[in-house]
Amino acid sequence: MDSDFHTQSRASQNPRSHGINMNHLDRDSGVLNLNDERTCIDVRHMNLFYGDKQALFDVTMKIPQQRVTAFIGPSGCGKSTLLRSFNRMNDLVDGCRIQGEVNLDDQNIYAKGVDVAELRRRVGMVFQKPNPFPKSIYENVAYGLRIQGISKKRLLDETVEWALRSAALWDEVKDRLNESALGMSGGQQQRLVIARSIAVRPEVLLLDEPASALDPISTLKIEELIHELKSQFTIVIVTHNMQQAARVSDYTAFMYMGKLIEFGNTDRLFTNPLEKQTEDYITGRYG
Ligand SMILES: Nc1ncnc2c1ncn2[C@@H]1O[C@H](COP(=O)(O)OP(=O)(O)OP(=O)(O)O)[C@@H](O)[C@H]1O
Repeated sequence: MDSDFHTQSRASQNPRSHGINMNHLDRDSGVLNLNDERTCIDVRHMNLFYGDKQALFDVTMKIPQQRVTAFIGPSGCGKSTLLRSFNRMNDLVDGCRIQGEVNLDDQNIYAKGVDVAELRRRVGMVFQKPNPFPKSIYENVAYGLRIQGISKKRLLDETVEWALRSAALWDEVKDRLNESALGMSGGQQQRLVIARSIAVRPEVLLLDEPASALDPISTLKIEELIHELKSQFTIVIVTHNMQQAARVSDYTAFMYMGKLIEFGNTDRLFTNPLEKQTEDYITGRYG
């Protein structure tokens, strides 16, 4: 287990931690400031509608590069909708309409002519329930590379190994790469799905409740993995679990009824929320 989990809880030192254990995996995160960050995704005045129903209201935010950003808020507040708008997954929903801009490296991903398949390579996504393909462990990870037309065995082998190592899975599976991924445990399957996502070297990884279907040990492994991966990728995670947001994220966005209420340094948001609605949520008054 990571030794950071054994350090004395900042919750016990800080009377304003609202019962949230502020034992962050990265102790430097407390000094981070959004204004000093390079922007990866720049969301400008985004409204999103499912048919007549508006699900997001005038969301403006800058997701920082190579950091972990968590979206928290009560059920139905729009966390997944906002996350899915970052790689146009909502395009798959009939009647979904978007106003405003989502810029990835200064290019509006909703502009005409954007190659959505390429966008989804650049912005990978992992869902709540692990969804490995009914193929071997190796072929799961190689899948996106083969779609890109890569067939050189050496390059495939190297990339599969790199992705599995990056997903902290290599040692567990290196002797059974040709076995079915469906025989793995749930936690291993979720790390495999993460390996599959990073094999195509995206810039951003979107994680929608990635650990909520997993046991506590597997959850811990995913959280440690998120911490490792942020040196290479920008990570955005939706979580129902405030302790998890406090542990893994550098920045937290609190949403309520389709609006972004507050966005800032995770330690600051949990210890000293600026908005009453944020405070009510993190102190368990609703949600
Ligand atoms: N495909 C859809 N069609 C119509 N309405 C939808 C669709 N998906 C989500 N919504 C609605 O949009 C709003 C935001 O939903 P969303 O799933 O983004 O919230 P959430 O904060 O992620 O919720 P949860 O924590 O329960 O997953 C909700 O009112 C939901 O009912």
